[in-house]
Amino acid sequence: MLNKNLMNILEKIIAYKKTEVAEKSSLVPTKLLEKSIYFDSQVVSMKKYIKRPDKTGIIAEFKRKSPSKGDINTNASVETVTIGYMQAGASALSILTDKEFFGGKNEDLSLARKFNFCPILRKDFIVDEYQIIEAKSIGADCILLIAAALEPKRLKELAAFAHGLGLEVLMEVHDSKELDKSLNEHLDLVGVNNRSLKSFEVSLDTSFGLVERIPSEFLKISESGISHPGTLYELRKAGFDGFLIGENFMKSSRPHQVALNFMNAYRKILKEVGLVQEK
Ligand SMILES: O=P(O)(O)OC[C@@H](O)[C@@H](O)c1c[nH]c2ccccc12
Repeated sequence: MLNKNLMNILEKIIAYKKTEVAEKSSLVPTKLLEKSIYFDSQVVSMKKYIKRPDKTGIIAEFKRKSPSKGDINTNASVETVTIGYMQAGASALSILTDKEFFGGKNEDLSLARKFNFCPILRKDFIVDEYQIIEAKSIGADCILLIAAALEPKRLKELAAFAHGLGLEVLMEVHDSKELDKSLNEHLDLVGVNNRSLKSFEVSLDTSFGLVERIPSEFLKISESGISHPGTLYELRKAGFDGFLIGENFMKSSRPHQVALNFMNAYRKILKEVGLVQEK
């Protein structure tokens, strides 16, 4: 029984999202969302920031809880943590906006937007154009599309829609089948999730095994389960441009401090091997 529940978590989330979107869109029409001050503002490019030589390539995530880990940090301040992440040398922020399963909210992203000039990824389960308009209206620069949750044709439509609003798109895959069938020209970054959203199992081998299959026009991001600076160096050597890290920082009562120590240790490794990171 337990196993069956775990197997179905992604399906559960997606089913929930569909009802959530139906409810929200009847309460707050897109016309209203389009009135947001963020609707006309310029997107900060995640693609550019990931490649900046004065940054670490880390997309630092603000995550209060998750279905796989339960409560991670329910008291953290968006303002303190996100400013600290960026000062430590992160290239971008990822903000969970799903409330039901991850304890996030749209206001978390808007608050991060208010205090930081950097690319912000809206981390949620997108199944509808409404959520993309909403992402833009709360101040996001980039959206996540999960290959395991969308038919390739639908994923491509949503990616094209996001591009139409000027947003960048990170597509997440977990295996070569998902990757091969879902690649399309409306993606900017391809993320390999080391954690299966179906079984919660985490293995960095997922990243090492898939990196060479990702075409060179997309930036390559390794996601989840990263807890050592040395791993970043290995992933970078293998061809990854960016690294999405959440729990390893958020599980501390001072996530920004852990992030700073982590990034300093990473810069030290780069220096030792002659790859100097500008500060
Ligand atoms: O906390 P971690 O293991 O460092 O992982 C961060 C991020 O990759 C993870 O939160 C994530 C990756 N893909 C997702 C999709 C939805 C929700 C969350 C995620």
